[in-house]
Amino acid sequence: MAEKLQALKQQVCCSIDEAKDKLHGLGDAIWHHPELAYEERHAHDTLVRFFTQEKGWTVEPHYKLETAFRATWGPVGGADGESVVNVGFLCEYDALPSIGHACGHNLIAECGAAAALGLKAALESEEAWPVLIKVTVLGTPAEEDGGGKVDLLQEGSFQDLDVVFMAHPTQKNATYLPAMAIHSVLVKYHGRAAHASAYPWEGVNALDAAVMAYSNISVLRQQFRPDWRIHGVIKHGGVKPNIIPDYTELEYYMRTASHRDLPNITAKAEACFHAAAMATGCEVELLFGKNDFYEVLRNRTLEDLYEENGKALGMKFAIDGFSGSTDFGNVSHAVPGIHPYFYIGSEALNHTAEYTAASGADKAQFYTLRTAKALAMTALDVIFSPDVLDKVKQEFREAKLREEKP
Ligand SMILES: NCCCC[C@H](NC(=O)CCCN)C(=O)O
Repeated sequence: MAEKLQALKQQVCCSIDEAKDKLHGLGDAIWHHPELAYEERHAHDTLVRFFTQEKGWTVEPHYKLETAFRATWGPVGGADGESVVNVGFLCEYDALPSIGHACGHNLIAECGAAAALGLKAALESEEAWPVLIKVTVLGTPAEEDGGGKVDLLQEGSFQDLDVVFMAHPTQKNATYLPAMAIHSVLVKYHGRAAHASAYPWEGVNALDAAVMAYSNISVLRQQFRPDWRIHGVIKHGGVKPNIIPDYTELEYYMRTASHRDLPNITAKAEACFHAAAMATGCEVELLFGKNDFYEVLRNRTLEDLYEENGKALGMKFAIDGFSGSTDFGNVSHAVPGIHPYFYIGSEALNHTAEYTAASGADKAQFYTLRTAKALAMTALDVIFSPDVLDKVKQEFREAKLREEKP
């Protein structure tokens, strides 16, 4: 049995290596055409074309969202009437404003597609499987803003998946990094314009409100728990020194280790925004982000299998580190899954121009496809032995129960 599984894993690796040029082409096409959240039309079309040209996939463009897609293969193996084991791989492909693919989501898309292709090839190489198997690729837009996965969860798109995989580029390989829960808010101050020299007393200064809000939050931060974060930018601060700004806009992200603390941090931040409005006489409007993201619910069974597979491919794993947030967090509360991180051959930091260059560099290819191999090999572990899937599901149920306790 063990030898057979090993041979299948070998097949995963060979198939991904054989497809490496077209996979590189896929990631490259997305990198060269960075698009913002919910606007990833080129990336969507590129991925839809890719899976349409591959044999055997049923492709649904614009799946529930304009720039989402679903590609499915199977079910194969097993006997009719048996329940299906549906393995999901996720592709992200949105970029950041001004700096392009500075978070390497082009590589996430490539990695998800490569893992799906590798797994399918291994499954095709074998006729008899103990269960019916299906492979699903979901193209999930808008991770950097909005949360396409949360939209798709609400649409029921994850309901039939048994296990779900994706991987995110960063400075090291890690089976897990503590992604934080996040809530975002757009703060708008409305004041009154006036000539800043001739009759400033007629004005109500919306920039003063923005600056006070920024300072209030900075003072508040000192009292935060070590695992809370709050950070913001002034997106609109006025237009000319001699016009008292009648409108300003800030955007803030509030993060906590658990989504249960988001209302707490939010209430404190809101008090800061309202205080600035009261002090300056401005009106304040608070517009909350479309979806809160949850922290990632771990599945150590899957993490351990992934690490074992990664090590067999030569990966070295870090055991700690930091991360931002991800809408995969919400997915992990609905379906067992993993969201490991991978090194791409560069020490550059995410969300910088240097990282954009690193995620488009040829050097990133080896690491991206190695990660895809490890994901597909882990999927094989789950498919190959019903006991493993039972263990994954049992751990998920227990984690949910612990998490739901008051
Ligand atoms: N609504 C804001 C979402 C921000 C998400 C963003 N994600 C990343 O940087 C990807 C890192 C993966 N953990 C963030 O700022 O955390």
